[in-house]
Amino acid sequence: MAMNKYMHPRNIYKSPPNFKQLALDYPEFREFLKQDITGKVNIDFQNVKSLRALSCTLLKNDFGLEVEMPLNKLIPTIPLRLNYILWLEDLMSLTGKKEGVKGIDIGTGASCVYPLLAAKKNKWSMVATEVDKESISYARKNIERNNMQDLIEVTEVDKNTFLKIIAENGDYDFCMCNPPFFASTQELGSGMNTRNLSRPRPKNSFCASVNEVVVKGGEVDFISCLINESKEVGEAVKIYSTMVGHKKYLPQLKKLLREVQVTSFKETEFCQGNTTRWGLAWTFCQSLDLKKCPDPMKLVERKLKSKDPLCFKLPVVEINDLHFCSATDRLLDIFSSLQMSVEEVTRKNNIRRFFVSAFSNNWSNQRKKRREKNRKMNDSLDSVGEYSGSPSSEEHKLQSPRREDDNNSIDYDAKSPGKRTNHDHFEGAFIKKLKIIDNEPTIFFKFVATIKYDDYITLELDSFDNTYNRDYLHQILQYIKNNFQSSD
Ligand SMILES: C[S@@+](CC[C@H](N)C(=O)[O-])C[C@H]1O[C@@H](n2cnc3c(N)ncnc32)[C@H](O)[C@@H]1O
Repeated sequence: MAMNKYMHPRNIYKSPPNFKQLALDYPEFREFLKQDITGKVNIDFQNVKSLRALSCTLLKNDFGLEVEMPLNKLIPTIPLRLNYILWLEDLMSLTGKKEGVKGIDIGTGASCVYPLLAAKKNKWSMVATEVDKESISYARKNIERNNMQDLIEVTEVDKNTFLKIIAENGDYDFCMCNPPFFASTQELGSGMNTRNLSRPRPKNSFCASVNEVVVKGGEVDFISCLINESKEVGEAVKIYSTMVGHKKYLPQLKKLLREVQVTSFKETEFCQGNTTRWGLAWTFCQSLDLKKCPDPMKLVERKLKSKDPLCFKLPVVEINDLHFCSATDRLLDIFSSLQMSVEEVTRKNNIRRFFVSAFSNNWSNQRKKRREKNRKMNDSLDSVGEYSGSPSSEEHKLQSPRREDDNNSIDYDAKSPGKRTNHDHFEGAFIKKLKIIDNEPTIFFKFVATIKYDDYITLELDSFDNTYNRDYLHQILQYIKNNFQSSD
């Protein structure tokens, strides 16, 4: 989940779900897990059934919700859906209303995921609209399955209606919408089957029916109609909101908001995995200033500042494509020599990003480790010598570590004795013990390595999520600095 650090600060999925534990607790989920050669347990993101199993299991485990999702309809990604609900919570805090909150979900889908989350998490009562009969039937069953008929009601609407018919008879605190994003199947296809081969393949399988994601005029027309209707509905809904799938449409949507004279509006970003969506909210209430809503992204960015990535300008002869490629290869060799596993997550002309997993601390104290190994080797040779005579000095020389290696090794004893902690040793030893018991590698430390090429060729090392260990990042970077120019 590349962008997890940019998730809403209250999103429980900032730390990736523990698939192993979920497999133990939910046998129906277990069958969708697979283990790679490093022992890492994951699900097949290309398989729709696996994605459905993951979404259903997270809803059950984290929210106590039982949800049935047909395979021919959209399978909601729960961390992304939760980001939207959390943002609505932030927006609602501006109204000061804590109880009896009423919302509308436009286009609820078969899962009815937003109303179920909103009702379960916050006891908000929700009216869910939908045009698709099959989805309506599933949505109603999902509400019954969770005994939420008191809080959620599904209403069938005409496809040319957005919220007028619902909202003009009531008084609502908010409305939300995840609109169909695409104007045509071709547009949908171009997003899925990119012709740019340098882009990584989408990690997730695509699972939705065309009607759910394609609409005449695409999301921009859909949201424009919603904005125009909201003008007519006015203050009957306090805060209007929608998700926006493509950033390029934000300027024209914001222009329309100004034209219909909203009193204030606010935008945000929803990040999950490699996916970013945008949120747009507006109001006609004079008493509300949506600009005052705390921006989750700003909060996250502020927190991250003290933890900016570590940067290193790579010593290359020239700044060009060829040296960018060979620098990347050299870096991958170094990771491989440290027995780290590498997963490429971004590949563009001038940027490549990798998730790197280390299974033990192989990067620090190289010199000390070699000295110890050497001492052990000498001890054993000495003892062999008691029976068969000492090895010749020539043999000794051959078995001694090569001196030039030392130039490439990092010596924390000499350079920064205070940096290495007992904790490091203990953690390493503990992991090793676990590895023996489980007989499978356990990730000791995971980080993100980004190699960029603009005026310079630069390496950035960053923590993966909140398992932040700045010391390890510094040590790994130092190891890379020491070894980058060596081709051993
Ligand atoms: C992208 S899906 C979102 C489904 C669900 N809310 C989710 O986030 O997983 C859009 C949904 O809007 C529905 N829809 C399309 N036009 C609509 C309209 N005018 N009113 C209500 N729902 C509509 C589609 O049938 C589809 O289920």
